[in-house]
Amino acid sequence: MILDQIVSKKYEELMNIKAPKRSLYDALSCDDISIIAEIKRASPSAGAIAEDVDAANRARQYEAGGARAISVVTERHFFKGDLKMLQLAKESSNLPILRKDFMFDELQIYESLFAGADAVLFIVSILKGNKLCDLVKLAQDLGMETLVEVHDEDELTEALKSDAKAIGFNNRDLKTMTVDMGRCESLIKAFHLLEPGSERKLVAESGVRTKEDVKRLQELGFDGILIGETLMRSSNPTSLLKELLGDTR
Ligand SMILES: O=P(O)(O)OC[C@@H](O)[C@@H](O)c1c[nH]c2ccccc12
Repeated sequence: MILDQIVSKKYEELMNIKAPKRSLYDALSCDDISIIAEIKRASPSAGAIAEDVDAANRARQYEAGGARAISVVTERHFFKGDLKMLQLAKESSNLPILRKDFMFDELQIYESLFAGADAVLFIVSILKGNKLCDLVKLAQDLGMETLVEVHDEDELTEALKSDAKAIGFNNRDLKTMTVDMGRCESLIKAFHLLEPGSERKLVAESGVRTKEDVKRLQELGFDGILIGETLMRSSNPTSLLKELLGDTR
């Protein structure tokens, strides 16, 4: 498609001017566990969390605390987010930026690229059939990386049909909104059976509160952990991140 060619050319131009590519995959390839720190104003499960958050400052605080990537929830309706937050986080930090939204259309991928996203999230439960594979491919052709989120083994099987370099296991049940850390445990076992010796990186998502949680997920073999609410409720996320990472480095 000609539009893809124009946009990826534009991307190359942009990348030549800007600093080297920020890679989520590299951020997840360290020897110890990496935290992807999330900026979000609100959520369906918690309601308002920090509606007046200064995304630029948060991004700097997360980087200072040792986060290796930043996730920005840009979804408007349930999470009160916008793309401006993503742009601010990108400008004020050196970390790779993951865009989190309900992504189901090609246009959203182009929009993410132009807003400065280094990676985009896809949620298997809202993407039917070949759509997931097509969107993952488009994002990767345009130079972005992808994280594909699953909640159960059926969704995991779907995710593995795509070329995504990272898979996220969400501990939150989207119907009841409750969090069960046991989900990550059983899904990581299933993953190793389905794809032994895989090169993909694995991320545990949602409900992480304590350094014991971090340690446990590291022991289970996760490359990264995505932490939102716990960090957003803190007035000093830099020291909280250092504390959460304390026993792992
Ligand atoms: O705030 P928590 O419990 O740390 O969770 C973070 C993250 O996993 C969660 O925000 C999330 C997971 N998948 C999503 C998809 C869209 C928006 C948000 C999300």
